[in-house]
Amino acid sequence: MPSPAVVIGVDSSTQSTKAAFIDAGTGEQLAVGRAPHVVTGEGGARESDPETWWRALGDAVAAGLKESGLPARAVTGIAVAGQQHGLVVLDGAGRPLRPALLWNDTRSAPQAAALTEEFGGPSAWAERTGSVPVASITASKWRWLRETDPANASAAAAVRLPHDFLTERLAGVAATDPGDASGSGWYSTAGGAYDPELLDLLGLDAALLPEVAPTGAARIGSLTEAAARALGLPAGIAVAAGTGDNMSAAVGLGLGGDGLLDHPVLSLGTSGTVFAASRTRPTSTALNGFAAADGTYLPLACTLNCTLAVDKVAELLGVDREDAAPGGEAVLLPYLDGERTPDLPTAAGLLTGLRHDTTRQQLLGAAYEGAAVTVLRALDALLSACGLDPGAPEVAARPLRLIGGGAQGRMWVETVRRLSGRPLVLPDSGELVALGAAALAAAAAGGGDPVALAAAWRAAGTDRRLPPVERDTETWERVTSVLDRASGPLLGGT
Ligand SMILES: Nc1ncnc2c1ncn2[C@@H]1O[C@H](COP(=O)(O)OP(=O)(O)O)[C@@H](O)[C@H]1O
Ligand SMILES: O=C(CO)[C@@H](O)[C@H](O)COP(=O)(O)O
Repeated sequence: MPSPAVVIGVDSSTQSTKAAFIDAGTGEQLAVGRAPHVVTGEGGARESDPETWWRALGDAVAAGLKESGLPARAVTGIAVAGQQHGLVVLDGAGRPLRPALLWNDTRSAPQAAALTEEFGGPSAWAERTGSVPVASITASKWRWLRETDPANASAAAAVRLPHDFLTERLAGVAATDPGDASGSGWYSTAGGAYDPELLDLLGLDAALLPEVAPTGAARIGSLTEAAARALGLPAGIAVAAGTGDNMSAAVGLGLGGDGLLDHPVLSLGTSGTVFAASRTRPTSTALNGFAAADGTYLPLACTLNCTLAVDKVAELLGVDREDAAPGGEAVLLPYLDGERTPDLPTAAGLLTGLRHDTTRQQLLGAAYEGAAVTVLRALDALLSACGLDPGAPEVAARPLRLIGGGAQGRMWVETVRRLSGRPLVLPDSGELVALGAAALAAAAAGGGDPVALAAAWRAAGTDRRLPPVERDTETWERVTSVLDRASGPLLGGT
């Protein structure tokens, strides 16, 4: 039997690379290769060497090829979806000048505040770019680099986001897409292009940046001979522009601008993200109004402390991550990395309500509750900013799609179900970011609309649907009351 035409969707996220091998005709996941990343840094620093992402991509592709048993010649296209916002600076030969600053590096918080002020305040930024600078936004990181490491900032021959860096390694072409570009802070969602006024403010030469391809589906080039040798794939196969990981998850779900407000998404990874979609350009200061990969928009809110923070608490307590109980009186805000939503970049974790009879299982449960309430509050704020009343019965009853590594965990699912009171949908495709990237690759290789393609791939699937349980408002109120009272000086706010 001839081999199916196969595409590879790559998810280069904070903790690892996943390479999904997908049958381009049916959407069947044939194999997933994985390889870990290394994140370093103390205090607010979070860095990774971009060369390790490139090596992890090679390792993940090799592992996927082996698992699938397919001949490499079956592969017809590849696309990369990457963790958003990271700042990669390269020399003239495309080599990293220094480790990349990651999205969850909070050292650039003072630069974010200064930039917000200098450009006329939060509304001016949201109107132009869709987002108000916080430490995560790449523009804040570039300002930090210029102030803190001026030698490498002035030596930069190219400035990239993580997914553009990898795409360029594949195709030898400097290209990005509007989705990931919209998280940089120097791309105007109003104008659909890099913003000269913002580039001026940042002292960033547009010549250092990649071209913005029309959408993430565009074929921006072909796999070079060098990349083909490094990955063991055929030279000349299609390389798509790719996109940011959250935009790619939206594609993987087969949801474009019309579908997502009815079915908001909660991603449980290192970051907790909530996103919906909109055909209207978001300009609220309360969220990130990113561009989506299909020409629509992706209103999104993101927390810094989700699965990794809860795993750290489990490790400190010496219990398995699934061995948790509801927190009882204990409230634990696991803001181990500072926090982005709410904007508390210098916050640390906070524990209250400890008693003699508090168990380790309750403490771990309290960490799940603290992380879950934080991201579910961000969901309410996002729905409000999109013109919906999150408390209205019709809106509160909308199902929430749970994705990301944490969605594999029983405790995460139970905690989100109990604290949201919403019906949950657990998509049957585990690796939605990689699946979205595979749809972008398939469209680049064979034409068609990636969102429609992914929707067709997923049509035969059987998503798990969980009916709502009564909302645990007592815990919600206990956690939010601690958060509201502590958000001032105790958590580093004003
Ligand atoms: N079976 C599981 N149960 C609970 N959590 C899980 C499980 N598998 C993975 N995870 C969580 O998923 C996280 C990784 O998710 P992922 O979405 O890949 O993260 P990222 O995109 O930030 O790299 C880990 O921090 C881990 O806590
Ligand atoms: O900063 C954001 C979104 O704005 C994060 O969602 C990053 O895109 C990293 O995602 P994960 O690696 O945690 O999935």
